[in-house]
Amino acid sequence: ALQTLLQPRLKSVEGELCLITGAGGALGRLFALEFAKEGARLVLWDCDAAANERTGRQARDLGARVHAYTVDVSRREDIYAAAERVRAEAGDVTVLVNNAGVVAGRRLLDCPDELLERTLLVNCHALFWMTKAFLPQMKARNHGHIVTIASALGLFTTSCVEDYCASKFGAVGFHESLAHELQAENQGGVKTTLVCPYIVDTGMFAGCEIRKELRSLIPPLEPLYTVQQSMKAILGEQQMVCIPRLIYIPFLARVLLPWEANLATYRFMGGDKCMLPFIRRSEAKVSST
Ligand SMILES: NC(=O)C1=CN([C@@H]2O[C@H](COP(=O)(O)OP(=O)(O)OC[C@H]3O[C@@H](n4cnc5c(N)ncnc54)[C@H](OP(=O)(O)O)[C@@H]3O)[C@@H](O)[C@H]2O)C=CC1
Ligand SMILES: CC1=C(/C=C/C(C)=C/C=C/C(C)=C/C=O)C(C)(C)CCC1
Repeated sequence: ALQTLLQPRLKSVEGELCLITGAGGALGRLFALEFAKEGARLVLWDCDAAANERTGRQARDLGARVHAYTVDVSRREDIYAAAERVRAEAGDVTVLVNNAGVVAGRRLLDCPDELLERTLLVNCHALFWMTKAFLPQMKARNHGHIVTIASALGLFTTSCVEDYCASKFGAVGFHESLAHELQAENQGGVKTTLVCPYIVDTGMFAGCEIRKELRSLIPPLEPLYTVQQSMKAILGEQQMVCIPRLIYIPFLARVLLPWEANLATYRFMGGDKCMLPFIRRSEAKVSST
């Protein structure tokens, strides 16, 4: 009985039109399948047509109605053009999951400028254009939900991922300002949820690791677990979620403790150089192609 009291009520998304960006990727695919199981109609966007179609087929197998579009969300005009098609072919989007994301994976000083810019375009600027394209219809009905898949690295930082941290701090700032705006305008029917996961075992950050002895304390997250925890937060209409909850500690420490104290903790936990093996791996990939 206590369990049911403590468990927040989860809303139904049956019949809602749910758009997921980066739906061909690891988390995007799992989001699509979870929303399919909940009875939502899906609009899937990805720049990788084949991966997106694969997600579409799996979701259809679960009985979902699916509209798949090949869209590069780093291009504003492509977003607006695809949004027009979605409105004409599928109707008004009521749940928007901004999930597409990239990272340069190179040292700042060795990284081509375009690669750094792309991270900001996909992880941050796209949020403006997606919201401008789909929020008006949500506001008109005072009904909808905008989900931002940010990152723990939108709440605190580490070395060698300047592009990514800048973009995810941007995403967090964007999301919070939008949430305030909807509240200030009494648009309480349009919900917002910010998702901030720690490393997820999807390959995106392959090689990233903290001090060996501590890895079992905070292991990389399973993709399915990450999406299930996110779904609980979304359907529970929670404003924000850190996955795992332990991530609230470095988030709070960042603002509560002096820089030197955080630096000492980073060094002790191997948080200072956790990206180096990841960078080395992705640079090796670049030089072998
Ligand atoms: N993995 C992790 O450790 C963590 C990930 N996150 C965030 O979760 C989200 C999903 O990541 P994850 O599933 O791991 O990564 P994936 O790389 O598996 O998925 C990302 C998807 O987005 C697509 N995508 C990239 N750029 C564009 C673009 N310009 N237009 C359209 N689609 C695009 C990718 O396509 P393509 O493959 O062709 O590039 C890919 O299908 C991201 O926002 C990421 O930042 C947050 C915390 C931790
Ligand atoms: C910095 C730091 C840590 C490591 C964080 C890491 C490794 C985060 C990786 C996040 C990723 C890959 C996010 C992707 O979006 C600890 C040890 C938790 C605590 C001390 C500070």
